[in-house]
Amino acid sequence: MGILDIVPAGVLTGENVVKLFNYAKEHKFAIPAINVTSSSTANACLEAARDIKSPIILQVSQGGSAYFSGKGLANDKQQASIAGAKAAALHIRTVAPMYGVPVVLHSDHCAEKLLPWFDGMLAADEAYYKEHGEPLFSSHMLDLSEEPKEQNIATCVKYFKRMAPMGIWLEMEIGITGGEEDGVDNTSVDNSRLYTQPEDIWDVYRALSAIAPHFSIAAGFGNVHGVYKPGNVKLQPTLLGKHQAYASQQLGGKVEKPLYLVFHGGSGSTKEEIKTAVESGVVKMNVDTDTQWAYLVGIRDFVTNKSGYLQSQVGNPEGADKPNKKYYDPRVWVREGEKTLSARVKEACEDLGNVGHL
Ligand SMILES: O=C(CO)COP(=O)(O)O
Ligand SMILES: O=C[C@H](O)COP(=O)(O)O
Ligand SMILES: [Zn+2]
Ligand SMILES: [Zn+2]
Repeated sequence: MGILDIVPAGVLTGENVVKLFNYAKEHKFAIPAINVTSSSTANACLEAARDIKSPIILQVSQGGSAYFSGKGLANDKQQASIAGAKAAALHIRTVAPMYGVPVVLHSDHCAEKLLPWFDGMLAADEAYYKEHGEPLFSSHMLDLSEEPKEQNIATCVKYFKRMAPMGIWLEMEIGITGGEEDGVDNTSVDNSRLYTQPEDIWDVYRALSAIAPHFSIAAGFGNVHGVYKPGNVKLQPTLLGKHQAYASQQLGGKVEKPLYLVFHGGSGSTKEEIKTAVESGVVKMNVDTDTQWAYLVGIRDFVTNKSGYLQSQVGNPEGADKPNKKYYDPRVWVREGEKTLSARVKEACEDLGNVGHL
């Protein structure tokens, strides 16, 4: 039985998201979540997923959402980020069914100071729910990991109570992802805070499972946003297995891996680290930096290789009167970035065992 036997193609919500993640858990694979910033990057990810018959997660960060609506817009009240998140969602909802793959539509990290962005997206979910009987987004992430644990959990509980009736999945973070996110610089954070303790995970599980079962936890296991010199990042994905074992034991041992775990900072990880994380019950791995790089590479190579055709509108190595329109049309050079991005998304799917499951 393939995934399309249990959920439809297009954006999934409610029980269908649960079914997808349960399928991934059962079949021991994880789904990459790629940060998208435009229709071009979103389409390239959908194309990759279609080509290798895989479900995919597309996510927008607060900054990515603002970019989606346009960097020229004011964003002092998160208005551009709210509008951009809606625009991304509506674009993806419109085209995803045509690619024939199930899609989880997600919003990435939201720190305390960005809650007005979250509120705006939730209002959009509620409006969409009224009209269509399902929320606009499949899931949202809250990231109060900078705050004291009690405040982190209490804020998640408050929002999850509002999300649960619409069947919206919640991803929360406990323990810190190093590096940088949403303009928050965690590069010099104390190392111990990068490794979440099983007891903390259990506190989250207890509080959220009392509301609904559809939530996931981004736990710190040394993971870091961005790509750095080899050796700088010490990932310990086996810690994730310990979290599963601890939660399982607390629940009386009936379920082997009760947690849905999320791997942030997927870029720059080794194939082995990714494999261990998946074996430990990770169902989602975020990739941004490596796909940003991949998008550039295709464009960079095109501009380098076709340099002689890109110096003026008319005139190239084939003749002084030859027009260059077919080289500088953005559909030509941006497309080259889409191809290399798409290839990197396929690689992430392969690393996670997410190939041919439809
Ligand atoms: O975790 C991420 C987005 O939330 C992505 O991290 P990387 O940029 O390190 O892949
Ligand atoms: O959190 C990390 C993601 O890579 C999003 O990054 P961003 O805030 O630069 O869009
Ligand atoms: Zn964080
Ligand atoms: Zn992240």
